[in-house]
Amino acid sequence: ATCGGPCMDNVLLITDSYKVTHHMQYPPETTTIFSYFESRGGKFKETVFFGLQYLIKRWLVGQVVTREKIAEAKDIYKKHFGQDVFNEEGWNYIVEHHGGKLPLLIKAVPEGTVVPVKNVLFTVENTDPKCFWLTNWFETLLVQVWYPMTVATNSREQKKIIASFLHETADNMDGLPFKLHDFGFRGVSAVEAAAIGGAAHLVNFMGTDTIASLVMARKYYGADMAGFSIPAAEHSTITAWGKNGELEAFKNMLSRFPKGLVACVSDSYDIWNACENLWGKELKNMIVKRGESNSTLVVRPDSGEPADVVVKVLTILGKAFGTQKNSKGYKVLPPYLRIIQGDGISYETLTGILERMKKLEWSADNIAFGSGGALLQKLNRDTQKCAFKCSFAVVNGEGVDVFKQPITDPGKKSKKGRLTLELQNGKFVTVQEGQGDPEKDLLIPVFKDGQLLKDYSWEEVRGRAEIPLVLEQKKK
Ligand SMILES: O=C1OCCC/C1=C\Nc1ccccc1
Repeated sequence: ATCGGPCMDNVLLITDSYKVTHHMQYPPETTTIFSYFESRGGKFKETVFFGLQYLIKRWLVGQVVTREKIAEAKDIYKKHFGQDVFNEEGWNYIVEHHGGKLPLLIKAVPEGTVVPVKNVLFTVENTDPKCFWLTNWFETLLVQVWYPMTVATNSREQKKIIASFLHETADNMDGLPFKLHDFGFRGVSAVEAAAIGGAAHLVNFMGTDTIASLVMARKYYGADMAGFSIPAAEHSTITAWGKNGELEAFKNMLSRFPKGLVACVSDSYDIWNACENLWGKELKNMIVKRGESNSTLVVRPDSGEPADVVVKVLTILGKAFGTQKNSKGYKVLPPYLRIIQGDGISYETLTGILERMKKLEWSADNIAFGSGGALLQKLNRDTQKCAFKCSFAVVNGEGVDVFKQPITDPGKKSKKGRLTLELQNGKFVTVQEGQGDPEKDLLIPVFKDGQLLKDYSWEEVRGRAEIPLVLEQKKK
């Protein structure tokens, strides 16, 4: 396994138990199962499609079916079900007739594309009529794309918020890529989740402490270095100097990291004292001097009600170091001094903090944010209602449009027939029932019969996900 976790490199085991029995349940003479993935709606009205390329490269590409894997699966399922339900013959067929490569075709909207909800995002179909049962085997794995997609979407919505406040209160938006830093490595459920979710955040930003995301972006999206960080303190490196050693600890930070940015958590005991007397008096000259080498101290509060603490810290530091008014008329600390708020940050809390700063005439330029659990973990498949459904089948040589339409939940109604995603008057439209024009289909074949057909680069993925406000500024 490449990203940690139990070494389960057998796709014959990467599915739900009930699916092992589904080859016995389709109509006899079924030769095609065509299924699609969509966000049915949810928290945000548009989603960033991201992460399928990782799943394809990690699990589907190449000769992924072998006799050994069949034997392993056969043994497990015999014990798991206490009976013979495993499709040994069907998997042997794939080894014998396809050299262990999966006879599937996956078409998807390009990675990074932002699509309004309720549109088809990718489709899966079998390319060998004997393997109709294979399409939905992979629902389990492929629906996991909900995670990188939802992290990227939530992260991008926060980018919109921060960009709008920079637009209103800062000279420019140059600092935007580093305004939301990933603090989430410890707050996710596994190293692989950190890699996937951390990469999803880096589709929108460039600041991260989630090192696993760098490896993922490099290995699966060709990103040489997808994210950056800076020397920063944690409470232990301050408090180990003792209750009366905070000044020494701070001085050590400034002298050990004399150039560039250095961040220092300052709430170990009394952040008001730290800002007013330690940073603002005792170490003031050292901090000002760093400015001569274009170096910046980043003061980090880490407790208290975020908006209150941020404004009070800015006010104390402003008094000690002075402020300038920028072109928008908002106050900015000297360039050698900034703050970062990494506690209590989420899509829900960002606006309140930035609104309070704006009301008190502080530019958004003064602050960066860190977010952990809210960024990488406080979401689930229902956040964007991600689902995978069969919409078309061929049975006895007859094509049939397949759908569900529960009287108990109209919202769960699924789309019918072969689907295409097309642009009509500049808007995404999902054309159903095979009425689409293949020439206009925005769904691109990305995987077929064991081969990856599209390898999207990191920069093009980030480019597609860019927010309108930034694109507008670039045009000026
Ligand atoms: O507090 C934290 O929780 C856990 C993740 C890292 C972290 C802080 N890192 C940091 C990086 C750059 C500037 C400032 C802080």
